[in-house]
Amino acid sequence: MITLKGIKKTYENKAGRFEALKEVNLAIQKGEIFGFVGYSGAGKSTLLRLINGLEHPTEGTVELDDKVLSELDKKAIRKERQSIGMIFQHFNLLWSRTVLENVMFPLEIAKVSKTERNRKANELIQLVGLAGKENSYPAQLSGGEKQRVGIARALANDPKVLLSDEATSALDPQTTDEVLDLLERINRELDVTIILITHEMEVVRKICHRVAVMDSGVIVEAGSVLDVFRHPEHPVTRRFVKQDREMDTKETKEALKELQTLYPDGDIVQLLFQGGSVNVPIITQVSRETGVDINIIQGSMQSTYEVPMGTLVIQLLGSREKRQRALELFKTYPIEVEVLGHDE
Ligand SMILES: Nc1ncnc2c1ncn2[C@@H]1O[C@H](COP(=O)(O)OP(=O)(O)OP(=O)(O)O)[C@@H](O)[C@H]1O
Repeated sequence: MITLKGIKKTYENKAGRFEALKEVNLAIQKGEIFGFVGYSGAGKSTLLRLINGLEHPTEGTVELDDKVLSELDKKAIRKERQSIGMIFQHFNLLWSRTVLENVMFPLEIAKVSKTERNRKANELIQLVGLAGKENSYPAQLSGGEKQRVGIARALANDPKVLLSDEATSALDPQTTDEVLDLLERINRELDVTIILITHEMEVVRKICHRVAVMDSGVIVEAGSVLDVFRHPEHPVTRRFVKQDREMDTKETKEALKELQTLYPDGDIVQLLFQGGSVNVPIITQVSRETGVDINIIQGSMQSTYEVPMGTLVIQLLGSREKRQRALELFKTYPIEVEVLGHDE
């Protein structure tokens, strides 16, 4: 549905030339929730501006369905841009207009009749869960509510694609989850393709189907969210995944050090479970069959679009031989096993 072919974007100003995008090739399918993740300056916003036709690539093409955006005249681009909705980190609402008037605004621009504008805007306000707030002003709303207005407004022209530029970055964790749930429902029920850019891997894990990791103007890794989380290859991806698993937090490191002092003869092992493997009583089976004692240090569950993922950090206690057998036995189950520390 959206094809990026050989995209390069170079900015030139007094300070010189800057290659914001170096070579981007990608195809995003209709109905997908596709995430771009990367640190500040990676080129995510630049890419989004090319996809919505605000800017054109220096080289390469952006195709929306079968149309090459940069080959269209201004009028045709305006028309295409109506099929792309956009939501922003700081909502970009009109502060002197009510919720209803904000949602009606793109319909006014599209010269839709007043009756139809009213009908459509009210329908969208219902959809995003803001019924009763039609006459409120943005300043009277919470961050989550403001973003819901942004989403309703972005959907006013029945877009095929919704672009989200860090739309949850200014929200607290619970409100983030609520907005992500809403985006997922919009994708499912209205069949809107969603492209989101974020620096939060958690957002990608929760709702995206596929992800591209960006660094210094290139895509360094792309694939299904589950694959990328299971086998992050590039160092930048590893950093994002690790951040999300909270395995490099100070507390965990301190806890590991403390446990290694307390149980100098033990192995500290991290198990990563996915989907069905969570149903098997693996810990009990391994302990019973090998005679090792198992301490559970830390456990967490994370949801993804496909299946839940669980992380368990355990300590194996017993003779070296028994622990070795236990590790081998763990590896026969459909889980990932990583030894984080041992007594040698
Ligand atoms: N109009 C411009 N002129 C010159 N340089 C630009 C311009 N727009 C972006 N850049 C540069 O291109 C690089 C990529 O910027 P971009 O905003 O796409 O990154 P990003 O991944 O979205 O990061 P952030 O989350 O901080 O916005 C940055 O180094 C930025 O300074």
